[in-house]
Amino acid sequence: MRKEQRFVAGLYDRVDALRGRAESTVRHSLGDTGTGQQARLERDITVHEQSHLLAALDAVDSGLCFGRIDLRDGGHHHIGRVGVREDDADRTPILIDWRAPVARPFYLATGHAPMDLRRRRHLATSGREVTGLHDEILDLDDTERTGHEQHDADAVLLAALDAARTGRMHDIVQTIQAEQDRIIRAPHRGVRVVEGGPGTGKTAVALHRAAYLLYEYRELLARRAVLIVGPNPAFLGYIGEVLPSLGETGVLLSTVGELFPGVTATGTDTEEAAEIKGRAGTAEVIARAVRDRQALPDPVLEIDHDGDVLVLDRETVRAARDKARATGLPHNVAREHFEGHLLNALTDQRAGRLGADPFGGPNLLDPSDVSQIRSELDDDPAVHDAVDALWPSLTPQRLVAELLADPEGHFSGTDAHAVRRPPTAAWTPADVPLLDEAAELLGEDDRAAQAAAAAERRRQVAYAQGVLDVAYASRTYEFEDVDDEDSEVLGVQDVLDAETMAERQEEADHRTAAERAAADRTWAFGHIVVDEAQELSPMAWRLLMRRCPTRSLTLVGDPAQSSTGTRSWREALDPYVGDRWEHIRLGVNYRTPAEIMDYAAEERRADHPDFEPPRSVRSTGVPPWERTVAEDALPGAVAEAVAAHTPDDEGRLAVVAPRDRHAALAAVLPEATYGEQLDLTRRVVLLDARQAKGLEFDTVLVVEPDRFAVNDRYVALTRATQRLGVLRVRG
Ligand SMILES: Nc1ncnc2c1ncn2[C@@H]1O[C@H](COP(=O)(O)OP(=O)(O)OP(=O)(O)O)[C@@H](O)[C@H]1O
Repeated sequence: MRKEQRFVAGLYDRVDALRGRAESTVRHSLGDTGTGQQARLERDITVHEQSHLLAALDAVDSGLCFGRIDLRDGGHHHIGRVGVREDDADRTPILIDWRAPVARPFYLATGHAPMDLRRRRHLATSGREVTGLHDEILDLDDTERTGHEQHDADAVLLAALDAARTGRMHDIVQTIQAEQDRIIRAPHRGVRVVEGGPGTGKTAVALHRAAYLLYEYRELLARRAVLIVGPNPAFLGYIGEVLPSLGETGVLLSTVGELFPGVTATGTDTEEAAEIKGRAGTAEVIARAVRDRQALPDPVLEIDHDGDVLVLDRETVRAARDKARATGLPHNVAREHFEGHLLNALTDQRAGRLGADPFGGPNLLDPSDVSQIRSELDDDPAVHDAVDALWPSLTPQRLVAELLADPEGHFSGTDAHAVRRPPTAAWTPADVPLLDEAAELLGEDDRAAQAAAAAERRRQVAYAQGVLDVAYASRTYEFEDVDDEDSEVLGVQDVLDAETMAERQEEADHRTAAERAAADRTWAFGHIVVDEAQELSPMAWRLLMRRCPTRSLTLVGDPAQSSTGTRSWREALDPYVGDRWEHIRLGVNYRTPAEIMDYAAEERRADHPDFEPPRSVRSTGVPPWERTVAEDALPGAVAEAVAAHTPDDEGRLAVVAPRDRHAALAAVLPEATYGEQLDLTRRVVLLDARQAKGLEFDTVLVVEPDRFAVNDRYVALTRATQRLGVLRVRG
């Protein structure tokens, strides 16, 4: 133990030195008063990079080193959350990153397949102090003993599973199991579906896989970023600390409802409306709504132009519309073509009248007259009003808001009734895939944005030229005693021209790829991980697939926990990858003790007689309890049960109850958090079965489980790590 303590102390000394160096670089850079453009740029980049390094060092500080492997050849490696190297010429590794190939035997070696290991050691630490060692002998011929050998190989795992919950998910880097390791380290290309029952570590695997991919494909993924999609913001808060604790920040955590920049989905849909909006057929509804906006006059549209009345009839407009549609361009971009064809038609009409030969000969106007007529028409607001009426510029927000405010004719009768809502209603998460679909079909008429970008670039080049001029002037000043002409000292203007300098300024976007991705609807992610993937609607799949053109995806989920009716993976994925995806199953439940899992499985068998649950890795000897009370005694009974089990200092308790019970229960549970903004770090949480998805608590009290749909009930009954109580209402 003393030896390990010495090692760990030395390791933290090294990390402190790295931290000290980064801090002093930041301090030095911030104090740097250089005012040149280039100096400012370099200073910003340095501060940004070093601040990131400092944040990463702080985040991995706790439990930095957690393992060691001793090799048959006498060598050994310490394994940690990140890699740390000596400050020598060879940059000798002193701590091996858990993701490095060298660390892999730590997770995979067994007595049968020792992978050249003699021993595997787990280190328990508290802050910087080593508090325990746990050794496993892997080479049975090895007779050397350390005194820390333990017979129960799973002791470290079981201790982690038994620990009190905190309301925040922790990483599992010390105890990743072999079946999990294989998924975590699978190559990044392709689509992998990881399916497993409750508590089989799907979320844990998904997060560690993201960390692994960022390590293994650092260059690609630092540029393109990784997206992790979860079912709701509370869940994202629950998992949000795992990747930072592994030193990774290049990840965007988001719900589907947050993936349309500029739209905050604060509204809620009825279940029926959300289901209708999510159907694959809704994509066609949106496409038709766009086509409907490409109108024909009824029967004609008259335009007063310079004392003349020009007439657009249906045939003329139809011809312009057909040609614009034939470009295959999105609506707002094709509008320019439509406008061009209409202008041609109007020009022909006007030129025909102005240049008509009274004696029936050919038109008297020459090409320059015709072109003059065209440009006069182009300048006439009445012509533009006509184009607007027939082919309006549309934003996705306008199109979808108007569609939902007036859905008849787009959706069938009952569906239209279900989705109808006022045009000013708040956006809902189920609207976001519709907005995204609309944005794809409408495209952006980015001429204005491009003109603004060109103007900005001219401004930057002019500014950079100014900087160079100043630099040139100050050069003679700074190097006044040097013979200028023969000088070998290069000035900034010798190596940079204004154009290049402006470019560098443009590149000085200090946001991480994940931050830039969050602000860009069309961002193509390097990899997407979807948790609770069984919940995605066909429309949500369309949105996500657009964000991942390389189809590099890890999808984790459990159809038995789906709230939205079970569609098969095949059905969901077929439109995008056919059958080119890998299906991997996880079969061991690390969360729920056997007693609780048996109870939950039995409940489920009432609807699915052949149901087989995952195998629980531990049992507690504490069976679930049930109580049935009278309707008016329910709040009191819940309060009593909560009081009996509320943890004193550590651990969390959840009451999972139907929504319509929440107000009455919250009144008797003053310490509980409930509602849309759950604070999962509170000791008592009141929520419904859907909100509970993916979460876990030491004690769970399920109220009126029979009122939940079968899959939701299964979710509710499988959230506990220690104790489950069930309260029913008589009658
Ligand atoms: N190898 C492991 N070592 C330690 N803890 C583990 C390991 N694998 C899973 N766990 C723990 O088991 C619990 C359940 O894991 P997780 O939430 O990832 O399961 P899940 O399959 O996503 O469950 P659900 O489908 O119910 O959401 C978590 O507390 C997780 O940290």
